[in-house]
Amino acid sequence: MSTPLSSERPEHAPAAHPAIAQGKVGVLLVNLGTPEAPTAGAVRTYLRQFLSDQRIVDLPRALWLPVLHGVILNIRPAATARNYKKIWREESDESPLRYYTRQQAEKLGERLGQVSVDWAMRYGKPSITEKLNLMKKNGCTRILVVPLYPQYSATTTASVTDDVFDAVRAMRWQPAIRIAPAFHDLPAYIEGLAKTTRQHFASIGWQPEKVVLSFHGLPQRYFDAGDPYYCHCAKTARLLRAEMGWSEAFAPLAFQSKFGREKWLEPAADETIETLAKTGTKKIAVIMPGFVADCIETLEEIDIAARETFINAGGEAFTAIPCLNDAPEMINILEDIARREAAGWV
Ligand SMILES: C=CC1=C(C)c2cc3[nH]c(cc4nc(cc5[nH]c(cc1n2)c(C)c5CCC(=O)O)C(CCC(=O)O)=C4C)c(C)c3C=C
Ligand SMILES: [Fe+2]
Ligand SMILES: [Fe+2]
Repeated sequence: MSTPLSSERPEHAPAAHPAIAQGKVGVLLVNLGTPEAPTAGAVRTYLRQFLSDQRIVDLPRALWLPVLHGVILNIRPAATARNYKKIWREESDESPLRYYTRQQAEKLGERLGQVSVDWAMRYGKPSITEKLNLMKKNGCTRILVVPLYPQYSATTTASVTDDVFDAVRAMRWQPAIRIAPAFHDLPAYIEGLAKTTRQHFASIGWQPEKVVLSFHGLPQRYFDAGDPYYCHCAKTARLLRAEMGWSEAFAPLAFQSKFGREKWLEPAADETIETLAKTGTKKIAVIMPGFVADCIETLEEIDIAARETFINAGGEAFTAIPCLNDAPEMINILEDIARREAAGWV
């Protein structure tokens, strides 16, 4: 006879067959990742793993690794660490991305009752492997992984999938795995963005003349090779404009965070923001729908650096709309995704 199919021990099973907890459903939220501390050393460790992922930088290793190890990891960590220091959450000694991801998991867990909800980071800690092993140990035989990227990209969503399957590749008894799809056009997501935007405008007490819709950028080459990310961003932008009654001229699309020398998706957010100020726009808002949690890209690059660019170029009022973070609207989105994608399990 073959090995037992369940944790019940049949007559013929070896006496040492372990009792195995099983039968639970797990949901694992996964975001990009973040350094452990706002120091050059911790940022170097994080960037080494992040920028070594071939999904992120797809250049031949023989070309890329010497640049990464010889130049980037010697220069960038110190500057990036200084930026992390500006946004670090001293209360809990962690980055905002880590804080909000944990809050999202805890609050989703309260909504889902029997389901075990946990969180992991694609780069850094806690890793996907660590959390999948823990969930399995705690009896999860069915696990839904939710990459926290509304717009699909091979650089982000696919990289999470790769890592999940690398982790289960090492398991003799694998849990059943589902990966939730991107949610760039999910009604709950668009409505959540619209609602938090309206609340934000009410709280600041003024209305912008323009709203820049800024998404994280990507090399143009990745789009040319078939990555649907740009199209997902454009659709989110179109649906959000429709929901808010905005025109494209009032709410232009832009891409931030260019990295390296290649051509990236355009227009660049910092150039768009500077041009708006130079052409007489005095009050702008920036919304970053591609990020579901505030992070260095939203809090430093936009709310600090792009604000400075706008004011220095003649702008007068600048506001960055907070990400969905752990607002009830975000938890509604996650609950909607979890209930649909784990249908038949929960
Ligand atoms: C080739 C480089 C990069 C690609 C491609 C890329 C795609 C990409 N990234 C995000 C989301 C985030 N990126 C964040 C930080 C960050 N991204 C890159 C480079 C690429 N990203 C770098 C070098 C960094 C580190 C910061 C810096 O040194 O400038 C973050 C923030 C993490 C945090 O801890 O706050 C997020 C989130 C997406 C969605 C994406 C592709 C669609
Ligand atoms: Fe990035
Ligand atoms: Fe950036």
